[in-house]
Order: sequence, then C-alpha cells, then structure tokens
Amino acid sequence: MTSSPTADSLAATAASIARRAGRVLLEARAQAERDGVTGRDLKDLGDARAQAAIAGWLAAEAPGDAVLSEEAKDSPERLAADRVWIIDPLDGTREYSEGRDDWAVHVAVWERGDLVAGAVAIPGKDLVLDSATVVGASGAIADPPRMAVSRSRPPALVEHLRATLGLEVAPMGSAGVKIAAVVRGQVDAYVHAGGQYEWDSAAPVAVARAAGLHTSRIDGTPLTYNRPDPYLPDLVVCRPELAAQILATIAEAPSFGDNP
Ligand SMILES: Nc1ncnc2c1ncn2[C@@H]1O[C@H](COP(=O)(O)O)[C@@H](OP(=O)(O)O)[C@H]1O
Ligand SMILES: [Mg+2]
Repeated sequence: MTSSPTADSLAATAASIARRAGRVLLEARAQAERDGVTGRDLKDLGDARAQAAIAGWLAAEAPGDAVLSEEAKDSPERLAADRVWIIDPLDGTREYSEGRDDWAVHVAVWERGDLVAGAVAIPGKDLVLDSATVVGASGAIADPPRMAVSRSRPPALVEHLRATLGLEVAPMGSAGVKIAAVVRGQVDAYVHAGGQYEWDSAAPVAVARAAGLHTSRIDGTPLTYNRPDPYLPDLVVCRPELAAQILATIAEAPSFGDNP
C-alpha cells in the first residue's frame, strides 16, 4: 500500500509545477514578441500553453487525482474525489499580455473538505511562494494601512472601504499577486467583490492561511472550495489585526451591486 502524500510534499509538488509553468509562460511570451503575437492571441497562447504543461505534469506526478482548472472542461467526478488540484494556469492574463510582471500561476490542493496546500508563482518577479515554506510578514501595519485592489475592475465596495477607513489603495493585476503582496507585507489587505472563481483564490488563500493571515468571504464566512459551482465572487485577505474593522465596515456598507 502506498502512503498518502503529506501536506508538505503536496506543497513542494505544487511549487515545482507552478515554477515550471512560469518558465513556459515567460518563454511563450518571449517567442510571441518575436513573432508579433499580441493582445487576445497572446492571452490565449499563454492560457493554452500553461494549461497543457500543467495537465501533463499532474497526469504524471499526481495520477488519479481530480483537477479543477480555469482552462479545462469541468467534470462532476471531482465532487466525489478525495483530492482535487485547483489550478489557474495564468492569473492576470490581461497583465501578461501587456508585458507586465503582475501575473501568476496558481496550484492548490484540496483534500476531503479543505485546502491543504498551495503555491503561487510570480515568474516576472522570479518568486514562488508555497504553503509549506512561507513566512508571513511580521512588521508593523502601515499608517494608513494599504489595500491591494484590482487595477482593471476595482469593485465599488473597495472605494467605500478606502473612503471610510482612510486606506491607501494599491492597484495591481492578478489575485495571486495581490495576496502575495499581503503575505510579503507590501500591502496590508486585499478585498475583492463582484466576481471571481475558485481557481482565482484557492492557491493564494492556501499560502495566506499558512502565513497566518485572515482569509474569508466579505460577510466573514469561510472560503470553501471544490463546490459544485466554482463561482466564488468575493474575499478578504488581510493582516489579522485589520479583519474585524474591515468586515464591520463592509457589513455596514450600502449595497453596491458587487457586494451582496
Ligand atoms: N468581476 C469579475 N468577474 C469574474 N472574474 C473576475 C472579476 N474580477 C476579477 N476577476 C478575475 O480575478 C482574477 C484577478 O483579477 P484582477 O487582476 O482584476 O484583480 C482574474 O483572473 P484571470 O486573469 O485568471 O482571468 C480576473 O478574471
Ligand atoms: Mg484567474
């Protein structure tokens, strides 16, 4: 009988796959530049190359495990599986296609009810964070606290938080990049509302939890994964000291359409 992999070994596999996919994406973009491939075509190329590479590695390195990926057809089999890899092969596709470095590869592992491991690669910054080795930020929270927000689709709710709590806003692409910025102490919070899917947050949330950060829906309930419908439209990831204040401000906020 083979023993089940530990959370640490799953995190190491996730980190290795995320790092390798990052290399594939950097090479694909460099080649696309030489070939004059831009815009939508470059987005599609990146998504497809990273998806194909990751699917091949998972088939070889995690045979028999189920997969939920942004770029693959979903299958109900994952709902009965003990272990599911939740993948966003290229998070921040827009930023990738614009030649920026705020995009990421997300590889998470869910087992029997919850996330057990995750890795986020940010290839443009030569960075890989994983849940087994991450060390959370321990410095003081900035005054005023800084909040990462979507640079292309900032929800109305975050403007309300900014105005009410006097936060400094830091726009950047990719949920993984924003959560990594909280983990590394470059910002103190990330709030999103109005739309997202499990693959956008699973891996970075696994890393954030391992780093001791607060993670929840904007109503304060837990983020749960591998549900039948992977739509998971909002989240708060922040230094634990800020969670009560941010959640109370959201609870008292008027409805903007992007918060329930
Ligand atoms: N309102 C919305 N509806 C659906 N997905 C959204 C969304 N806002 C952000 N996302 C997704 O969340 C990820 C991070 O977004 P942002 O960079 O704006 O913060 C992106 O993933 P992808 O790049 O994998 O598509 C983006 O598509
Ligand atoms: Mg994404």
